[in-house]
Amino acid sequence: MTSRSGVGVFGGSFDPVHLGHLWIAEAALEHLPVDHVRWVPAATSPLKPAGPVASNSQRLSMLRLALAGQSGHVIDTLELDRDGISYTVDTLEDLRAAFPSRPLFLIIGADSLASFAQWEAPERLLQQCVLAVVRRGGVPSPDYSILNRFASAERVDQCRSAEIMMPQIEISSSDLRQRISQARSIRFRVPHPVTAFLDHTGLYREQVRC
Ligand SMILES: Nc1ncnc2c1ncn2[C@@H]1O[C@H](COP(=O)(O)OP(=O)(O)OP(=O)(O)O)[C@@H](O)[C@H]1O
Ligand SMILES: O=C(O)c1ccc[n+]([C@@H]2O[C@H](COP(=O)([O-])O)[C@@H](O)[C@H]2O)c1
Repeated sequence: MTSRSGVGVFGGSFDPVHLGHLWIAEAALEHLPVDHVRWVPAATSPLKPAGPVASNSQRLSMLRLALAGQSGHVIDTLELDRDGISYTVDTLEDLRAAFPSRPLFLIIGADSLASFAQWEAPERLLQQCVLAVVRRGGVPSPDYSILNRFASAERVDQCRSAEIMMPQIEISSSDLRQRISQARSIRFRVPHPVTAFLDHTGLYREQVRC
């Protein structure tokens, strides 16, 4: 196996994609032994049952605009194609079948690690992948002890070693949706082609659910 034999998996609602997401994925590509990061837009994230505001095709269009021509970044529509609630364990089992001998690294924010016990089938999930937790600069190390009941000590150590350091970037999709609905600027928070798409479609202008 080469040192870049793994696959990075980055799931999210991307409602809309923003520069924080791009920084995470690029930091993962730099830090992890992977040759690419697969961006996996969720149909409906299990802990956000109200579903995204933008449609599947709008979120996919924005991701394509954000990542066009960027080597090492691949969009995978398997959760959109499956539709319904996007359980990550199902996605990882599908990716395991597609990449039988390659280590899988699931890239998640530290806030997602904190809610990990509420995820579907955490033991099965940790059999398929190493978690690569994004640690924000200036914030204490994430609490990995939450994983002890779901995985071997060896797997928990692998997760600790895969931690990704990143500067703190205070951008979130919910803040962007709110800004747009209040006609405030989102300039420099999303890639320019995505801003143009948002301007053109009027997406998020009317919505009240931020
Ligand atoms: N600015 C950021 N810094 C670090 N991690 C982030 C940042 N924004 C999003 N993430 C992480 O990226 C993953 C996908 O995020 P998601 O698509 O839900 O965007 P979000 O900005 O968190 O959305 P929302 O504000 O609607 O909850 C999650 O694991 C989330 O923790
Ligand atoms: O599988 C689960 O139970 C599960 C629970 C919460 C979040 N996730 C995944 O984590 C990613 C980020 O989720 P969110 O809610 O922060 O948008 C996204 O790919 C979700 O499908 C998955």
